[in-house]
Amino acid sequence: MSIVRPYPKSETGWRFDETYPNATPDHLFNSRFMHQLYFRDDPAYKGKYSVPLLWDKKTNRIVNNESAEMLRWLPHAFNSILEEDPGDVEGLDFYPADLRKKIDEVTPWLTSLICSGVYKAGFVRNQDNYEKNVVPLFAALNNLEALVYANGGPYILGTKLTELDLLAYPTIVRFDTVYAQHFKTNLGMIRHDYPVLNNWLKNLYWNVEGFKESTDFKHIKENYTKSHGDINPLAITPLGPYPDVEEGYASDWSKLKPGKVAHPLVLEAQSKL
Ligand SMILES: N[C@@H](CCC(=O)N[C@@H](CS)C(=O)NCC(=O)O)C(=O)O
Repeated sequence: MSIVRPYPKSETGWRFDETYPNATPDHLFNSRFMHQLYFRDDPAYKGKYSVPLLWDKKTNRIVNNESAEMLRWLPHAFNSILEEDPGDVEGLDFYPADLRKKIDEVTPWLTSLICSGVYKAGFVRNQDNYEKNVVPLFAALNNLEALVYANGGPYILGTKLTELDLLAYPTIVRFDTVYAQHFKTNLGMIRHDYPVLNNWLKNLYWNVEGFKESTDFKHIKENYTKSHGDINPLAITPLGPYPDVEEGYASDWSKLKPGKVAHPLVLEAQSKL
């Protein structure tokens, strides 16, 4: 895996620079910029130079650059060449048959109101659009808090880690450290207003292999605060809040009380979701 550095981006986009902590060179072609990989695949490429990008070393082509598709497809992509019965590959079924209906119900509002919702509120150019977008974000967070509580944890749908946890994690783990100040999504914070989501987050980050290891707060914070000149012209990265993710996971979920942001506009929006 090759890891870009989080800033600067400008119009040339992501770059490789192994002098930046925990960034790497492009291990395949030693490209300086991510866009070189897009043009290597298709010299007439006109789209975004986004990450993640999955590259096929045999055909020398891009396989996919859409994270939601990779999430659905990669866990089973190599079943045909596995020696074990694919049904026995433990822990890699994030879209299990018994939860598909529920996952399909939650995914649209989770992605549009929460995962994209922070960007919709954060990249606006005026007060009205900010308010139009920040309110439904918190209405949906109130609903997510209630959903995790109703299912009893430790994951969104209960005892199985599913696509929903993997979709929600990058947004929730960045919420307090970046979005609440940088995108002004500060009607509430996960750690102060959503005890159930905070406990869900603590569990993933501290107890579930792969989450903490793939989360780098220096990359996360500097990507936003040092590459959006119009939002943060001096590029000063706030030190807080501290710690990035709180410790002290409560394994007894029955002792938790769900929280919410009770701003009247949020409650009104929540009643219409
Ligand atoms: N649909 C894509 C969107 C990916 C995307 O927009 N990635 C952002 C980073 S999270 C990006 O690379 N943006 C281009 C940039 O910031 O230069 C996916 O979810 O995989």
